[in-house]
Amino acid sequence: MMTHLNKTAKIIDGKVFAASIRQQVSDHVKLLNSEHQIIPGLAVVLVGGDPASQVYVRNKAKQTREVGMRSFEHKLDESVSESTLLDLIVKLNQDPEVHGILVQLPLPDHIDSAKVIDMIAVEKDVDGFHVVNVGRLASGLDALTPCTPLGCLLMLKDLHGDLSGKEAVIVGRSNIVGKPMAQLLLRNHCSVTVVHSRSQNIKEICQRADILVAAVGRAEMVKADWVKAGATVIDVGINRIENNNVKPRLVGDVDFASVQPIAGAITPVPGGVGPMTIACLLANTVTACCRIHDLAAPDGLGA
Ligand SMILES: NC(=O)C1=CN([C@@H]2O[C@H](COP(=O)(O)OP(=O)(O)OC[C@H]3O[C@@H](n4cnc5c(N)ncnc54)[C@H](OP(=O)(O)O)[C@@H]3O)[C@@H](O)[C@H]2O)C=CC1
Ligand SMILES: Nc1nc(=O)c2c([nH]1)NC[C@@H]1CN(c3ccc(C(=O)N[C@@H](CCC(=O)O)C(=O)O)cc3)C=[N+]21
Ligand SMILES: [Mg+2]
Repeated sequence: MMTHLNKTAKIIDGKVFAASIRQQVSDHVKLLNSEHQIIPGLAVVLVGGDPASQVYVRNKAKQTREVGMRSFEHKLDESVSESTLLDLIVKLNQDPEVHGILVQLPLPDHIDSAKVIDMIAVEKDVDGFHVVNVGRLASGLDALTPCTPLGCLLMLKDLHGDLSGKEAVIVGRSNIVGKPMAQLLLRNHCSVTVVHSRSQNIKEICQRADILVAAVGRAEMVKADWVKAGATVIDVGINRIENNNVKPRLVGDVDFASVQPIAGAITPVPGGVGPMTIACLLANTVTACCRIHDLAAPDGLGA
């Protein structure tokens, strides 16, 4: 590692970390195949043609195949009826080649996403969004755990080891990121504060954090004077800054340039949390496959 005279935060390399997780997934897939003739399969359902979602779905499918798993992609028209989508979920639930099901969110307004998620078989819910998995996580039981917070937790544990007693502040309370992140940090013995759009004194609350997780969806909202010196900053945000004709620029929810000199460690956007999310999706698919077949799941890839 390089040392600098002027203090600059360590940049956490999510790409390298994600590659090491994919390697572990790939090793376990080989084992399942050679010892049990099982190939884990992941089905991804995309409704509509949102360009960003199409990129994610393509990346997921490619990486799924690269680790030796089967990938099933289902692209449905924006106007698809809720009942057609629910019928597809039932088919995937029954398909023995499918061990993981992910329905890309958000869904169009005419579809009730809670209804769709709750139709997914609990043991195939690799996003960890089904109420049973949410409840199991909150109750401290084995659960399929949402991929983005799981990726954040794995990076934090790699960096810090034991997280006991750390002050964690999460900006954002969505079901996808903020809430499950809070559960995972609580489970790992942090003191957890969650702030959101109705919170007061957000800046002052953030200043207390040893671990600051930003999952807001507001470009560069977290500024240098929100961050305690030496804090670990995890930037979940993916914001596309449109630029006439030119390729859109991706920025996080953290003002990286100004925060980096203050923080002890920080994740970049792109190349931080995003690649970890996909790696954890693959890990969850192997875990789901092992549980469905009553086999030992890989070590060290859970919460
Ligand atoms: N890297 C990755 O793998 C992933 C990245 N993302 C990105 O992370 C970001 C958050 O995603 P997601 O959780 O789904 O977003 P949501 O829009 O579902 O939730 C945003 C949260 O931020 C809160 N919020 C909004 N504005 C403010 C504000 N001004 N001050 C304080 N809190 C505020 C909202 O509060 P309230 O509840 O009161 O509305 C809400 O709780 C997005 O940029 C998304 O693209 C998401 C998933 C995965
Ligand atoms: N059911 C469901 N599960 C999800 O996990 C889910 C979802 N719906 N809807 C959308 C959000 C967003 N999300 C991302 C995944 C990977 C990157 C990612 O790989 N990002 C790259 C950059 C990719 C790019 O260039 O656009 C990076 O940060 O380096 C980003 C965002 C998962 N989500
Ligand atoms: Mg909806």
